[in-house]
Amino acid sequence: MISLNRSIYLSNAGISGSCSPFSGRQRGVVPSAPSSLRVVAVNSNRDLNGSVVMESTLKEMRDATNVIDVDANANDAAAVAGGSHDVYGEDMATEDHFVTPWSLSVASGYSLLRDPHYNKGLAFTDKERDAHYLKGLLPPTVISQDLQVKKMMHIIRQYQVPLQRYMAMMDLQERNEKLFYKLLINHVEEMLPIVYTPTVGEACQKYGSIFSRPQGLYVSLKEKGRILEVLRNWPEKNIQVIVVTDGERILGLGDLGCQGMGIPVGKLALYTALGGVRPSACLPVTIDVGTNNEKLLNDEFYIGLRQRRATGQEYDELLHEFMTAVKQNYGEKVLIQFEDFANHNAFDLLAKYGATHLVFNDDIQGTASVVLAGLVAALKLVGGTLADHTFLFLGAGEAGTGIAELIALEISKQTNMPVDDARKKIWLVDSKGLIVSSRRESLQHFKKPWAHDHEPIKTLLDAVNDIKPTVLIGTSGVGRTFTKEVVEAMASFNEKPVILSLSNPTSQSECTAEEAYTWSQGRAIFASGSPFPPVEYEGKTFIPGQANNAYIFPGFGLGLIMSGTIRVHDDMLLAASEALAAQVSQENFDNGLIYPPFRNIRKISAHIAASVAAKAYELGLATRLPQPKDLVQYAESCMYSPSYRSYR
Ligand SMILES: O=C([O-])CC(=O)C(=O)O
Ligand SMILES: [Mg+2]
Repeated sequence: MISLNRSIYLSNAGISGSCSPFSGRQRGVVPSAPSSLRVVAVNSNRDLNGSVVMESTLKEMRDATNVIDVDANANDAAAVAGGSHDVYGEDMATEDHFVTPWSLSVASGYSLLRDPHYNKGLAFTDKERDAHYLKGLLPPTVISQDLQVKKMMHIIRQYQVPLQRYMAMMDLQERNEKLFYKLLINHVEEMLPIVYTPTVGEACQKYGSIFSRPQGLYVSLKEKGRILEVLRNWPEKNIQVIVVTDGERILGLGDLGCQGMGIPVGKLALYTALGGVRPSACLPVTIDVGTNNEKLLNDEFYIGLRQRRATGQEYDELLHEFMTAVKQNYGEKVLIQFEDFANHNAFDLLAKYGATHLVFNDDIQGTASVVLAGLVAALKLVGGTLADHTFLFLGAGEAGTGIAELIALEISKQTNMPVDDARKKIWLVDSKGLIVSSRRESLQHFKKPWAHDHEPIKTLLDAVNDIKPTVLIGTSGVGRTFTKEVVEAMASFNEKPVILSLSNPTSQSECTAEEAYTWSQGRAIFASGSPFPPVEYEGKTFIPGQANNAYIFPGFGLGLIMSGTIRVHDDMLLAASEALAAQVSQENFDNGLIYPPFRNIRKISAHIAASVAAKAYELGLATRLPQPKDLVQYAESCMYSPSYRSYR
């Protein structure tokens, strides 16, 4: 064994030098002065002796200036401590809450090449190859990260099938994390439809067959009573955002059970690429309580529990254990984003944990915020105030009622009108027709506020012709429901009908961009949840906008994290909407757009984060004090950079 002179070594692995029993990585710290070299390594595995060790280790780490991450083998740590390697590490973020000693780091030799967090592939310089035992492990050429991006884009573009591109991207994420993010950030408009909607939907449907290396954390009914232990198996300790699904309503594709994991993984990739939250602070979780999807239950490659969904008390207890364990393990400032739960659980979970945890439902609140932003921007094109408009929704689930409520709140705020009166400008149609007061008794609780006095109406077309909305919003999860007659009716009494087809993925969109523009003779202000290519109509090119919560949640989450906010408040959603709407330029408006292009998303996210944080400070919900003077600049300074660091 290599002796650990003047070293402290905290772990249950012992420092015997024999093969480490760890499956997780170990992290270490080396203070700058070589004369007082010390290594503090922490085993992230379950045999770590709980929070006491963590706390003392964290303190040791805070005292240190250089941080390393020692891969799997205790000998590496010893070698580094003995000074035989150069010590290198990522820059520590200056702000305390972004100091994540557990994830700052190095490994060496072969294990460095196999560690996606630190691998640079052919971009390792000759000096680095010398210093870190990489000689001979790579071919002689050294190339830049930019050339790597170019090469990877060349490879990806050769795949014609989107799912193959998705798999190539996931493979890259597992091989070289910084290159993955560099590529995603630099080519965001091209790659978003691959790592996100629509391709991620297909990936979830086929997850069992394409599954190679597991991503994210699976919490199944089998783990009931031991969820804290499961959380502690995750190699990263300083988690700031969790995206969790139970897979019951994946996009508009329905119950995909455990295979819904693609969604938390994809959403968190966007947290990093679009919002700058560091990857090591992100935890994707899928709660597996079974599935009612017969096809999956009979699929030999299905990866989840082969049973029908647990409901009622069994479900509630598992979720409660999870929520409690998360708070216990990561503290109260970890953001828990609920994603793609079915309506009947989504509203209840948000209500139940809204007062005790930092929770956010992307489908209810994120979608609401992005749509409100689009509507505020659309007013520049269609005129009037929000209160002057009439809104009709097809679909009265999470997205529909969430958006409707936020519009009502904004109208009420702008006009001082009671929210109840503002709600009267908004109408919802569900599978049984227009939601009206005579249906109140049989309505689910989240639909009741929308049961206005009116004769029953059965179809969307009749509702459109009767209500004469200026804005038509599709949140039904059912494709091609905005028929030619519906769009033509909208265009018959609106000079510029606002039509939003929000259901995802593309196959579930209420109408296509082409249909919206042609059936309205080029007059529609159109946006959709999943992307559509530009449309040529009568010699003019129309560029459809993408009203997807991806504009909001990355910046929204960053704003909460960077301000140490402990609860989400509706006013923060309104602040996020206003910030996004303010990013739409005159040039965008001139092109009929109500959203700014995704290529500027990091700047947009910084503005959203700043507005959300400012609101949190105003409401007394932010704990990071003092408040930074320039919140936009501060948000930008907090963002993860995908550029390689030099390993000294
Ligand atoms: O994932 C997306 O593209 C938007 C979303 O939250 C959903 O459709 O559930
Ligand atoms: Mg969703």
